[in-house]
Amino acid sequence: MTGAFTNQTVEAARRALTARLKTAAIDSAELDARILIGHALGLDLTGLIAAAQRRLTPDESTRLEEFVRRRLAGEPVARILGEREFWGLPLQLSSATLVPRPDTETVVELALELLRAGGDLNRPLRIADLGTGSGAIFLALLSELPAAKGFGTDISEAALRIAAANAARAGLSERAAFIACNYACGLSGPFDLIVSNPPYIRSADIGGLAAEVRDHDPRAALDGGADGLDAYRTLIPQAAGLLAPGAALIVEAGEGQSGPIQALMKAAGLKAAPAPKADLAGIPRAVAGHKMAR
Ligand SMILES: C[S@@+](CC[C@H](N)C(=O)[O-])C[C@H]1O[C@@H](n2cnc3c(N)ncnc32)[C@H](O)[C@@H]1O
Repeated sequence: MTGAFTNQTVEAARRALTARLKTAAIDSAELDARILIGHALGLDLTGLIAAAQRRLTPDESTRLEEFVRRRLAGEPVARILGEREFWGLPLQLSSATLVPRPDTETVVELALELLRAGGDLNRPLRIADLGTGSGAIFLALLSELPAAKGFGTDISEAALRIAAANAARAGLSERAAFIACNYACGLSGPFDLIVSNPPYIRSADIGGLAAEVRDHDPRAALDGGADGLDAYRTLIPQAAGLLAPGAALIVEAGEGQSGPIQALMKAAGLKAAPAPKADLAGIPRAVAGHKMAR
């Protein structure tokens, strides 16, 4: 079978594809078209520019048609590619893992700021990431903290297999262990840092999410219970019992959740400080609580 893009130049295929995605009201049509053509041809953006006038083979056209079909059916580009970059690390994804979001880098930024305030980033540190998914936050931190070691936990063994593969790809396996458990339930302290981006969407709101999220991110990565705070109620007291004196728990918060999360931290004996760190949209995104020094 000859695909619709066969014999078109790369440039013409890019324009035709952009138009098809725009017709389907996909906001990021131009970017998506470039990424999908690059993926079908095995070229990065520079390679695509250099190859603008070369013609697509039947195989490339068929591959591209399949990617377009999936995109038009609402599948996010990251899922079609099977990977997403986070903190500069290419992370493999599967149906068991959330696509890591840029907002979550706020948690990494705050963690590094707080650790830097407490001393040299090269010191040996023991860290944990609860609900690690693809390993995004955990591996980003290990990549910045050369003597840190720790644990990524998740309720999903399938997600942990992906996280372990991502650790291997980043050359971080020797410092990363993965445990299937209910947040911190399988861990023993003390830790110098605990981070978590748990599920925090109110159950009743899940049906109204964009189809790309609702139909493609795993439910276990989204559903935070009736008020969205179930996971925090479990993991904050667990983490409070595992932190070293002076160490911090940093969690990602959904919009409007930073106040209730700080209240849960206070109830668990943590001191909420500093003020939550906002993401690029100005939403308080990373919330920290410190274990009081003895
Ligand atoms: C919002 S996703 C975050 C994934 C990753 N940390 C990130 O930031 O991209 C939440 C993760 O928590 C995991 N999870 C859900 N319930 C859990 C539980 N009871 N114990 C441990 N992990 C859980 C999900 O499987 C999912 O991987």
